[in-house]
Amino acid sequence: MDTIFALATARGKAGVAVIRISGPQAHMAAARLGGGDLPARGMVLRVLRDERGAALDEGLILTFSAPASFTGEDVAELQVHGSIAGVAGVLSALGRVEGLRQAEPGEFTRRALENGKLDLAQVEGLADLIDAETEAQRKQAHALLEGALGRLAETWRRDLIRAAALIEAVIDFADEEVPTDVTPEVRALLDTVARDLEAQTAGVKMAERIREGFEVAIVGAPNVGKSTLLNALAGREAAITSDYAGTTRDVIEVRMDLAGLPVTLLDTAGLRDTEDAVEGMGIALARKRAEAADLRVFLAEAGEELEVEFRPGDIRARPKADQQSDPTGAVSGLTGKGLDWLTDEIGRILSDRSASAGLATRDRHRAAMERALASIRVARNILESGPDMYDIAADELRNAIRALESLVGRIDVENLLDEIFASFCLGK
Ligand SMILES: Nc1nc2c(c(=O)[nH]1)N(C=O)[C@@H](CNc1ccc(C(=O)N[C@@H](CCC(=O)O)C(=O)O)cc1)CN2
Ligand SMILES: Nc1nc2c(ncn2[C@@H]2O[C@H](COP(=O)(O)OP(=O)(O)OP(=O)(O)O)[C@@H](O)[C@H]2O)c(=O)[nH]1
Ligand SMILES: [Mg+2]
Repeated sequence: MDTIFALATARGKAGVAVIRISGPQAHMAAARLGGGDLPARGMVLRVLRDERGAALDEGLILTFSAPASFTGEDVAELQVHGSIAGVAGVLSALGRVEGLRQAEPGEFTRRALENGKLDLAQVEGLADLIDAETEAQRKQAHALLEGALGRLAETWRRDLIRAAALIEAVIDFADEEVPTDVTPEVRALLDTVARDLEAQTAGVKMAERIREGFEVAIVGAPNVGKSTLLNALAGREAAITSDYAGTTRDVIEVRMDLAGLPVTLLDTAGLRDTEDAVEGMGIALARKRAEAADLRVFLAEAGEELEVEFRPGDIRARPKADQQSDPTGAVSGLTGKGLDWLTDEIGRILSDRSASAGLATRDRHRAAMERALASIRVARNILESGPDMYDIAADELRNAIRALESLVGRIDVENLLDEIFASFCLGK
């Protein structure tokens, strides 16, 4: 097994930088730079030197011994000053130690997976945690990293193994008097697992929204103040505004943290009939993006009709609150009036919806759970038609068990790994 190393912290100037080394030669390499023996597990402060004895930096050396480390291998960490030249010097000295090579992106985590330190769902949770920008994303990623989905899959798997064993016992006793009727217990086991799987499958869509972000589109007639509102919510001049009706043509996207939820706010072209071909293209795009968004904010008067459908859960805010004789339900990007109400309202609606998010967060999870569910349903039907086809029911349950094993990466995932780890940072 190669010994790998990489900078684990972000590149560039920083207070401290962490260089991670993992593999059989990790302690030897760290001891080589750190000038002498290291504890099997612990931390020491050392001057780090290159092979000619020239000082590179002073740093802390952490050692972990296999299997009690993040990767499950021997690990050493060099915690050095976060200097661009200092880090480059240490990395190049490590590169000259025989048996060491630079790690590929995600390679430390891949080793943790291979050594059984993390299951595949936890690896996905770790990737999500590193990508998390908002509180909701952090919580969701943490639940996955902490192993919640794997534990759930394990309880389903145990129940299905028991159900399959009960059915197989009936098959084995086919010619004899069957001691007890197992169908009530099998039925109960399958129904419980199926119910859980249905709930988790239904929650994937919302969990995906949390992971990827919600789209909220601002729509309305030209000149009502959509772009001004977007800028006010974003806290910067993301879009051009002017008193010329038809200023915005492209869709302007601003990513923000709204009440802990990841939201991409879309500013769109004002909706009206127009002779102007370019404005018309902008309006067509506005309608398309608004229809596809998770939520629409109609900057429009009560009862005002627009060429985009107002759906249940959408928000209506009346424009230019400062110019309204009755400012009820009105907002103003110019004066800031009503902005707290609007952001609270968006946050409330999206939080309500995200409450249905489950532990499963990806299409891959949904596909595996749906495969398991389909097999369980077939087995469940066979159960009602008598023992003649119990061997098929048992086969279906084994398929369901395999689908759950692929969920956590016990089987069938070799071809997925390259894709999953390609999105990892170097040093993770
Ligand atoms: N400096 C440093 N900080 C870090 C990490 C790291 O690798 N290095 N982590 C990396 O992502 C995270 C912490 N995750 C870790 C997970 C497991 C082990 C570990 O050594 N596990 C052993 C021993 C457990 C124990 O002593 O209780 C084990 O699981 O057997 C270390 C870090 C975040 N902070
Ligand atoms: N009094 C007042 N004027 C506003 C308010 N919001 C925007 N305006 C002004 O109204 C004009 C149009 O604002 P925009 O934000 O460009 O309007 P828009 O809805 O994006 O317009 P289009 O991009 O053309 O569809 C500008 O002159 C703004 O300064 C407001 O709340 N009160
Ligand atoms: Mg505009």
